[in-house]
Amino acid sequence: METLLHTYNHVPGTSFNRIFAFIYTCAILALIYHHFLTLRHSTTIISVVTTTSLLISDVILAVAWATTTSFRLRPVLRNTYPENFEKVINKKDFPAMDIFICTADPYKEPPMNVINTTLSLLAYDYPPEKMSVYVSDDGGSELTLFALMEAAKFAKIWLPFCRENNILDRCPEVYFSSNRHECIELEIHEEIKVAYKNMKTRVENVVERGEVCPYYITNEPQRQAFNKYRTTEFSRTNHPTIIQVLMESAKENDKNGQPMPNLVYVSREKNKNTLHNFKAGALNSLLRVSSVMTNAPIVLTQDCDMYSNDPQTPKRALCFISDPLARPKLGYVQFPQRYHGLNKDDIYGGEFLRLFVVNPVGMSGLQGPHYVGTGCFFLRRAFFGGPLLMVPPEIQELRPDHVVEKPITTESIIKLAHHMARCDYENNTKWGFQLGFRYGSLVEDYFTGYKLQCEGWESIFCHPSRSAFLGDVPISLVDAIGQAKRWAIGHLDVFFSKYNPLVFGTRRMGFVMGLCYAHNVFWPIWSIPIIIYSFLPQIALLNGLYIFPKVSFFFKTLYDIKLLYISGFINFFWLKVTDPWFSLYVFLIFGAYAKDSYDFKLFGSTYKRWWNDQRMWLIRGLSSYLFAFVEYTFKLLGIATQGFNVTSKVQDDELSKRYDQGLMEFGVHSLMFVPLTTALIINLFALVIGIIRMLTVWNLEKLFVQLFIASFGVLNSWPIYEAMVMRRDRGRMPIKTIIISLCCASTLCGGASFVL
Ligand SMILES: O=c1ccn([C@@H]2O[C@H](COP(=O)(O)OP(=O)(O)O[C@H]3O[C@H](CO)[C@@H](O)[C@H](O)[C@H]3O)[C@@H](O)[C@H]2O)c(=O)[nH]1
Ligand SMILES: [Mn+2]
Repeated sequence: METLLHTYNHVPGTSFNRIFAFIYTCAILALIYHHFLTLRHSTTIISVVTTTSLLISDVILAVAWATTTSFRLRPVLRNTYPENFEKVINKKDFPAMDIFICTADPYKEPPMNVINTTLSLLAYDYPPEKMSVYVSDDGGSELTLFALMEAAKFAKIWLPFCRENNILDRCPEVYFSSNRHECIELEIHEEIKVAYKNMKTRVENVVERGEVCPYYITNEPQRQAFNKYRTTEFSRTNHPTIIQVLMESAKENDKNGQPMPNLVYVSREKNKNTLHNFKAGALNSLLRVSSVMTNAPIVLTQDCDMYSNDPQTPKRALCFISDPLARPKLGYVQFPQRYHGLNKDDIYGGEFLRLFVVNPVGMSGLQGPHYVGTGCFFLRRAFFGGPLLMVPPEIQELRPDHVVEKPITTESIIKLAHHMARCDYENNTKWGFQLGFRYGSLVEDYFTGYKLQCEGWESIFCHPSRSAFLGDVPISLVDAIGQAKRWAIGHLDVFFSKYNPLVFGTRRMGFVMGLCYAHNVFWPIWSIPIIIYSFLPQIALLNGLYIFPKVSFFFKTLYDIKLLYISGFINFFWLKVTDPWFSLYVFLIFGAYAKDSYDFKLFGSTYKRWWNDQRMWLIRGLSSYLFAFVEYTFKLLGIATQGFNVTSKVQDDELSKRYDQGLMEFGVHSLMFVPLTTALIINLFALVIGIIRMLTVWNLEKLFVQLFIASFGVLNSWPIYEAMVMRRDRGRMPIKTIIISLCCASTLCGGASFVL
């Protein structure tokens, strides 16, 4: 549906995608048939085992491919026209908006970053009296509270400054470190810059000391607030609820007499014996606290590491939300996660272009994209049951249609808000299951979006050319694969639950949407084919075992065509071409890679980034996904439980420098590096032995595919070989990792030569 506020267009090449999908499906079926044929004719146990392994791998890869293809069947791009918004909707009818920001650890998520995000959102180009920003502090830290108090003071000059000068970069740190301020009066610019610098010094000072020194506490209410953190039993995992209203719209104005938005700090109650459900738990607390305080119909969720990069964003979201024709059952509008500070070729594939852009665009033509945890405008109503049947909350004040009439600092409201953030509040309620953000998976974002869509809510993906939000990326390999491991564990939670998208999702949302959601939960399963293809062909090659079809060169086929006239079609097809299955392999491998790289290019990325991305896919298969499996099994057995390990956002200068140079960072030993390094050693070894064998025996025909896989492995891992042997900087691979991996590689090869 197109209106004054938004339009859409189909992504070019969709018809080609569909034809290609059909041909590729036939090719996959032929391959599976081939494996079955080989299996039937297998005479030795070894051959049965290798063929079965290849069969399992290829079936999993086929499912992965099918789920990827589901995003290519009806991709849609949408445009918004926020400049028309005020023409269509009267300013006084703009809906109120509650903005949630989550932070969890002042040492991994520096308070200075948190307040930069907060300020960028407070400065939205939206009526301030309609906005309330709630910051959830799961770290329970006075450092974060102090930073936010400072931000509240600074906001009073920052907001009018942005408005008057029509600033685009409303995240102060970004604004002051860029040089896009030519047309701003120098004196005013300098004045604000000094205020920002002073604030930064104070906040960083306090963080460095680890406490707010008395010197910075200037009045009694502040003293009382900080005293709450200073009881003997207070710790981040054990403390009462702390709620501080830092700015109250009804009472505070900026220097021009414009009202300020509300700013509320919330640190929910924590208790060592209660489950807190990580971020989903924090967001549910905020949902309830905000319900009793402001209860805005629109809720934006935001991670503290993602600042706003475009002040028009709320209006863009409202272009859809305020238009009843856009989607009748609209539950949320999702903006993509985009990042600042990626190195040129994005060595860790941190952009996650497929996850955050290509796939949501693909779901746009269906019921809409998944929720990615940040940059998402929800209709509050979506958290209270499906569009047709509301699930009522326990008390009247939590209903999405409840109107708050009292100011947020009224005693009764504050008291109720404290009650809402208690850690036992959710006992015997439907929170986390039928109400609010959903529990049960470490990827609460994916799971919540999925459950909402299963209930019948639809969503919209809004991808403007200027990114709406920009976030931090992990800049070391261990952080990157650690993050992917957490996600993979979360996906396994869903895979092995009764909500598996292939079963539950396809029934609730239709086959293609179910497949789209299944794509993510298959991530960890991909480790199976990746591991098999990283070790099996190479070890087989080392032992002179050839497990793939023989090469059939094209010129040989041409030659055979001449024979066609002599010996007849059947004879040609079955007898003369060396092995037609070889051509099938060529088509499957190159077809998948070519399509994938084309998609990357289509969405504005580069071939180099694509190359790094596919490498990371293989690395994750050998580290994150594999370890996710192991840890998930431990969890099932009750040996250990996984927490939400917050990704570090602290910038180490030396590390950042290496990252900017595009070097892969290993640095300290991690068990997660071992399977990867072992695979690299075996691949290199197989390549060398393969070449020697090729030159001495000259039987390229048989070993070609295995040699190709080993050389692909070696070529792909070049930066890691560099980190192993050639680099001398602190980010090189630790000797310990290399030695352990060498031991593993020799044990594997030795063991195999014994068996084969
Ligand atoms: O107990 C917790 C743990 C985390 N967080 C917050 O959750 C956010 C995301 O954490 P981060 O360490 O940055 O994880 P990422 O892997 O970068 O986050 C991605 O993946 C998460 C799911 O694993 C989603 O929640 C995020 O929105 C998505 O950006 C941050 O704001 C944290 O402060 C909490 O509030 N409480
Ligand atoms: Mn993050």
